[in-house]
Amino acid sequence: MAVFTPLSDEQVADFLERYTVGRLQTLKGVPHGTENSTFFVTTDQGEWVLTLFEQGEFEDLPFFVDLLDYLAAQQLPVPGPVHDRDGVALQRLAGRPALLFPRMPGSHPSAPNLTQCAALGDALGRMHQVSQRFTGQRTNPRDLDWLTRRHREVLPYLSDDDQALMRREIADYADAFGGVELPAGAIHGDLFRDNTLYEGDRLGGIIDFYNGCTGELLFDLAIVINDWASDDAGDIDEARYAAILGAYLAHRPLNEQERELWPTMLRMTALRYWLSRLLVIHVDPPAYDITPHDPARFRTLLGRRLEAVPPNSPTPSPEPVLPDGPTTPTTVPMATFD
Ligand SMILES: Nc1ncnc2c1ncn2[C@@H]1O[C@H](COP(=O)(O)OP(=O)(O)O)[C@@H](O)[C@H]1O
Ligand SMILES: N[C@@H](CCOP(=O)(O)O)C(=O)O
Repeated sequence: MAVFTPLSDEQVADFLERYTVGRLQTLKGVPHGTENSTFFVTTDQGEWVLTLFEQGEFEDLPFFVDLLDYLAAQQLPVPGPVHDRDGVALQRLAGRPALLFPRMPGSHPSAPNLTQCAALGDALGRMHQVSQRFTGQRTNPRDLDWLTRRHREVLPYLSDDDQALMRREIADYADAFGGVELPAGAIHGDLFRDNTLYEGDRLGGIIDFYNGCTGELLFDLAIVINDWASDDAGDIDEARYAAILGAYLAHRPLNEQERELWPTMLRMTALRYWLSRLLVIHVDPPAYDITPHDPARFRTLLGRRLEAVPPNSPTPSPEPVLPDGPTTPTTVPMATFD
């Protein structure tokens, strides 16, 4: 269920008059999605996505518009919001803030192959290269301060061992990251597989920037590795790991501090989702009927990251090393496993 505010054809046809995107042909509510009402809109000039914002920090919407405008202008595969005849992107419709986007092609990869992984690493590396110059500001809503503040609310729902683990981990992160300034810029903040669209091996688009913010670039990269390059047991899938990192590092090598903090950042971003998913279940359940994501997945990942430190301190290799296997080789260098 992801249409919380239904719209009629007439409402949308009138709304489209504000833009130069053609006349409405079809309107369809999108059944996925968890937070906003999303519609696929077809006109005689193309395909679009209309989003009505149902919850969240509405005052942050101008930040998301500016960030997407900026990244789209830098040729990143993101849906730049459509601006109306007066140059305005952020609108109101049915009493909700509304944005219109181009519809990006493709579907979410559940088991990405190595070429798809490399395409993601490449896009993220390019994004982080340019996002350091983005001038907008939004504090990371899921940073260490947030972890520190909110983890206490879920402790009563955890076993003694898990309580101790969560407390110990957060104390470790505070020690490790205290006083450290890592390279920062605009980040996606939630770049899971289901926030990407692929046509075959081609990355058609990165969507759902509503966790977007300004923060440590390494945080974004670690979220990606945990979701994209973990196997069913939660262990690192080394081939995917190498494909993503190799492509990423070709655009943005990590500095020494980032390499040192990499294993800790992988743990911290695993805990970030363990906690956010626990909060959804125990503390802030959604008002509507939706199947919550499983917190145990990220508890497992955290355990695996503690037991098996990832295979390398990521540095770009001087020579391209191509992934083995049946996928089409990419031309990007892989990470070394020193
Ligand atoms: N620009 C886009 N192009 C193509 N599909 C999109 C686009 N934006 C959203 N979608 C589709 O709509 C679904 C819900 O959008 P999303 O922004 O993730 O909503 P929510 O914030 O409610 O989770 C996505 O999973 C995707 O299938
Ligand atoms: N992709 C996340 C959901 C978004 O995180 P949140 O902190 O904004 O709830 C997940 O898989 O849990």
